[in-house]
Amino acid sequence: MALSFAVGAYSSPIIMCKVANVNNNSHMQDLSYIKRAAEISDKSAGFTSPHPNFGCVIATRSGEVAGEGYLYAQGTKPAEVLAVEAAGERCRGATAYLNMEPGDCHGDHTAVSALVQAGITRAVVGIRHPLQHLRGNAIRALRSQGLQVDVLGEDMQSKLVEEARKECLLVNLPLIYRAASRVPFSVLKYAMTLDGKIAASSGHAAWISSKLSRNRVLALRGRSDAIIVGGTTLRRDNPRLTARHGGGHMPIRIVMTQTLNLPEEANLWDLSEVSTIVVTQRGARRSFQRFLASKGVEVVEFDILNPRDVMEYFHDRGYLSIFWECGGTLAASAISSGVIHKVFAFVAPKIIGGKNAPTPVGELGMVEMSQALDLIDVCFEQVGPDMLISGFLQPIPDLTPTIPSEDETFAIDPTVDPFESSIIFFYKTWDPYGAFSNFSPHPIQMPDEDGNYATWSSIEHYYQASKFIGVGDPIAQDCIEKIKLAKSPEEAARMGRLTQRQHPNLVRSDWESVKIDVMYRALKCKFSIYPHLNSMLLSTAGSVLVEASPHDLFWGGGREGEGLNYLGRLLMQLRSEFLGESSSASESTCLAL
Ligand SMILES: NC(=O)C1=CN([C@@H]2O[C@H](COP(=O)(O)OP(=O)(O)OC[C@H]3O[C@@H](n4cnc5c(N)ncnc54)[C@H](OP(=O)(O)O)[C@@H]3O)[C@@H](O)[C@H]2O)C=CC1
Ligand SMILES: Nc1c(N[C@@H]2O[C@H](COP(=O)(O)O)[C@@H](O)[C@H]2O)[nH]c(=O)[nH]c1=O
Repeated sequence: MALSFAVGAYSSPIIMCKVANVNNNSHMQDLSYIKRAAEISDKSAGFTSPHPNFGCVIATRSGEVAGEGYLYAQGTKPAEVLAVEAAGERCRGATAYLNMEPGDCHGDHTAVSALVQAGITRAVVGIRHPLQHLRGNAIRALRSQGLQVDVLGEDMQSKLVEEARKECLLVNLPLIYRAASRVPFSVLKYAMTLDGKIAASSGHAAWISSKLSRNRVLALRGRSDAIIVGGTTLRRDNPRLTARHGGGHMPIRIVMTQTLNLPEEANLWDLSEVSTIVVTQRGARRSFQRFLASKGVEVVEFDILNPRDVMEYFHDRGYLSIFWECGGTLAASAISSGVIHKVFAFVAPKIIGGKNAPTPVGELGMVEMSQALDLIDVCFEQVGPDMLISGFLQPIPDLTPTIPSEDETFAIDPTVDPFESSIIFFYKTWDPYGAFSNFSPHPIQMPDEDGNYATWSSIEHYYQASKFIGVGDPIAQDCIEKIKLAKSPEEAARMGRLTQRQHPNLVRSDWESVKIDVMYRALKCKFSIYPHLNSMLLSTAGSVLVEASPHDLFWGGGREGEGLNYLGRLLMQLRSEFLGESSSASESTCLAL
């Protein structure tokens, strides 16, 4: 489950606030130094394995730069420590500018301690840490040590602030997309002729783009963890897929092949500079798998080879960013699976023609122009004779934990600060907060239409049966009884959903308008009659609660934060009511939801 994303993070109206009382010069200085921190944070890109980019600029009270530092590689000295060392005594009373909230890689808050001990009195932070477990920790720690901490977009807002914030987002895009989508940040790159071909009809493609463009590609490769091609590109081009010549970081090479029908002689089997991983269909050409293993090439089998499963696999292996240099067949499959975030298209002023010449993206199943995917934040750049067009296929995720939205959060539960809160996910009953699930084995007692109380084995039993309560049909009555006797919440859910689908006429006509209230009352009962559940709920005060169901987009948060999370909302509302933080108005809010 990912966090919630507000689409069009940059299109919302900019509110001017809190800057009015700040001297304009110092405000402009803040923005210029935060941009500098973002700029230097990117300095190691292409030289070390990709990692979060951290930069720190320390400026004295009079506005002079006293020291700078950037993280060279993971496991090396934090940017803040380097900047403090460079600034020395001039840190006293100075301001530290950080493009991103520090993480805590060493487990001892090295970056925070360095700033505090050096005597820094103020920090300006570009963006909070995108990773949920680190988010907000360093900012809280700095504030608790008495530093003033201003976060762009939270404590400082203006159009210029938003521009500076975007620069901070851009230098850490891979980490941000990865945190939000649970797959590595993926860039699809191709070179095509002016008539839209990535090779001649014969398959020959060397070269479409100019030397200058291809050098740019080498640098782009160096910013990635891995480069992917499909089986046909390997068979046709026999590529090397190495990055910048003469040093620098080398990305791993990945070949995606269903058939494993690949040649024994291939540049990618030469592992002298960097290794290659072949991902394939389970059971494909076992003898060739043995051959690859003898060469040192790793083979990973998938039950069903598709770009999403492959990307989730590489996410779990820790990959941050992937560069796709495949042909149109695999590119179409990757775009359809929703794993491509950004596109780099080099367009060469050449025409090759050819009815069957390959094109950059194969079949997407679209039939009307209205279905075309629009790129976001498009950039045009001339590279030698070619034009480089780049843009995003998915908006930059807004990692503010706003489930529900930032504005709604306070209304639902005043204990939750949308910027400071952590998110507690629950789903399966064996999860740490599994008792919040409607499938948890906690019977409830609910009144029927005549006010007589009946016991239901779980909230799920009661909720599913409620769909058919009050309907005059005896089959509906029978269905209620069967759901009530269901041996497990799963069975109750299955029966309720199936009957609703097959016999929609048996569902009470006002179900859509009452279902939230039905759930609210059931939850209120559950969390009132079990003291330990009540304590567990209250112990989460200040956190956003999200039901991590990847399928249920109404009660759950969805796979990528696209769900409405009504179960989480109701639990937060109840928590707030139990804590006495909201008046009886909350109950009417619930009824009105
Ligand atoms: N100008 C440019 O930028 C580029 C040009 N090219 C050119 O493109 C041509 C090759 O294009 P194309 O055939 O599209 O090559 P691809 O790189 O897209 O390879 C397609 C192959 O990828 C493998 N594959 C594995 N999983 C999947 C999946 N889920 N969906 C789709 N394919 C999968 C299959 O390999 P298998 O058959 O082994 O099972 C499939 O046949 C060549 O002429 C090459 O020169 C290629 C890359 C860039
Ligand atoms: N033809 C073509 C590209 N093709 C891509 O480059 C790969 C070859 O990489 P290498 O062996 O490392 O030089 C090839 O397999 C394909 O993925 N790229 C471009 O920038 N411009 C071009 O005109």
